Amino acid sequence: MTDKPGLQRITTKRALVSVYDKTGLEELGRALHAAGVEIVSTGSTAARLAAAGVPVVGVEELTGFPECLDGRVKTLHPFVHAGILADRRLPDHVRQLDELGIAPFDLVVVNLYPFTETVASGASVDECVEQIDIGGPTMVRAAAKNHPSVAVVTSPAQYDDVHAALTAGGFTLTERRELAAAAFRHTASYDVAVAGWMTENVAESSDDGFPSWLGATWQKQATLRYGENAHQAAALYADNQAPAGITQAELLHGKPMSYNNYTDGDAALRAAHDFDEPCVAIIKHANPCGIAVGSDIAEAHRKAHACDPISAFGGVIASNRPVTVEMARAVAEVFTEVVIAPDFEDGVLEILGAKKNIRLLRAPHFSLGGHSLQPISGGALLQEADLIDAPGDAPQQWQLAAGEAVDDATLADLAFAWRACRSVKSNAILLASDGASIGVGMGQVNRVDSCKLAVDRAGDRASGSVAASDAFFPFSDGPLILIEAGVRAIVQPGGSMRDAETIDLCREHGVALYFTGTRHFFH
Ligand SMILES: NC(=O)c1ncn([C@@H]2O[C@H](COP(=O)(O)O)[C@@H](O)[C@H]2O)c1NC=O
Repeated sequence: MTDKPGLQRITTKRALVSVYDKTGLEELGRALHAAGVEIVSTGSTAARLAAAGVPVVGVEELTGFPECLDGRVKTLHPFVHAGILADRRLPDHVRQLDELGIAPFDLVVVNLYPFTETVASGASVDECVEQIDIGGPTMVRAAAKNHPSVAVVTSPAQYDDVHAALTAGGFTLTERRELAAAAFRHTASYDVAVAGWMTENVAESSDDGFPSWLGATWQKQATLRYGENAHQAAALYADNQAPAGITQAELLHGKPMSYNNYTDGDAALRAAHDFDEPCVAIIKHANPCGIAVGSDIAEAHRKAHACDPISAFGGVIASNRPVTVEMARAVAEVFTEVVIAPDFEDGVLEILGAKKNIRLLRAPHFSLGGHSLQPISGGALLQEADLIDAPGDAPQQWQLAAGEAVDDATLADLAFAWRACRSVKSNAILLASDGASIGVGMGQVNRVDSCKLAVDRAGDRASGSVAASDAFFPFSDGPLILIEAGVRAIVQPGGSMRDAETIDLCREHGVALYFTGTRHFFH
């Protein structure tokens, strides 16, 4: 016995075991039995233990009450819950247990019905409801509350800890506190999943299609070296319910990802995966300094890099196809912070892995869509993700507002520019040629400056190129800059009070002007 309270152990004499996931159950049962622990267990958990030769007391024997209502009531009984909840530091609780003839539990091992997995399988509402575990969380929460007297385990991943504790003579108080906190996190996440699903799928939906309540739980993944700047501490968290993205990507080579690597990497993934054809996006400070499609990923990278080789230095690259040896050789020529791809072909890791300072990230799962949540002070904004299939996005739906209809190749370039433009922070102007950006003007507080930037970056290449603007031109001054630089076709939403001025300007210069009717601001 130690004087330090945190190190005080409770010898495990009696355990309650009720698990849906039976991984590692037999080994656990044998170890508990070998340590002289009495095991009380439910239905099929007890059957599995008994079949493995582990003596168990069925919970019905303990309660004198049969499991009923298709398993909805198994452990919901005072003989179970008084045994879990008695605080044995209190003589009165100990006395009451004695009087009631109830033996206390030292260990509760429970894992819950697979509610999230059942929902993901597309099961019916009734089937999902049936997988909402009631008795399990009740035991888990009771044991977690009573951690001064009980240890609680909610996952087979923790069984190694049980084995170690049995050897050591029981869990210490410090360990029981950690287990209790983990158990409450587990039931909280479970309830958030149930409440979110209920709100959206079972309860009456709200008129506007947005849930009346939003819940999320976040699991810490890593402490980052620092945040956006060196004086800011930072950490990475995964949203327990969101589909996999950059947070779950696997670092195959290089130093741990930095905060800015994550934000730029996310922007790069979104930009590259916006295209069906092989696409590479090179991102700096959340904006593309090059984005291109190609017949293969090496060509897409070559074209994306050529857009702005100066800015591409130290960039974050995402490709929507596995990186090939040909692309890797080109990437190796330039200082690059991160390359993110669904995979890396044979030989690529040898080429890029030779570079100490590059990070290689495998992100096999990424999909655009769903909703985006933007934290703001005191709350958050929830909106549908901006997808290109908004009305008016397809070139066939565009309205030719000035000039002659363009040929197919030019229309394809306009369609590329229109799609690529929405990965650029507003006000966004993107000049394109041959499926590649050649000049990008981003993040300016007026559209003229974005035009100047795009044209300036494109240089001579602006001549004969096409341009996209993420929102309408309020004046014809921006288009004039583009036209004077040699842009021969422009796509923009239209809808300004002064559209006529831009239309007249384009007519005068023989420039094709298309209106999409749809805007793609991105902030
Ligand atoms: N209703 C109850 O009293 C109850 N008690 C335990 N359970 C769950 O039943 C499962 C184990 O049952 P079995 O041993 O029959 O496979 C566990 O996931 C446990 O969380 C219950 N089930 C659901 O609520």
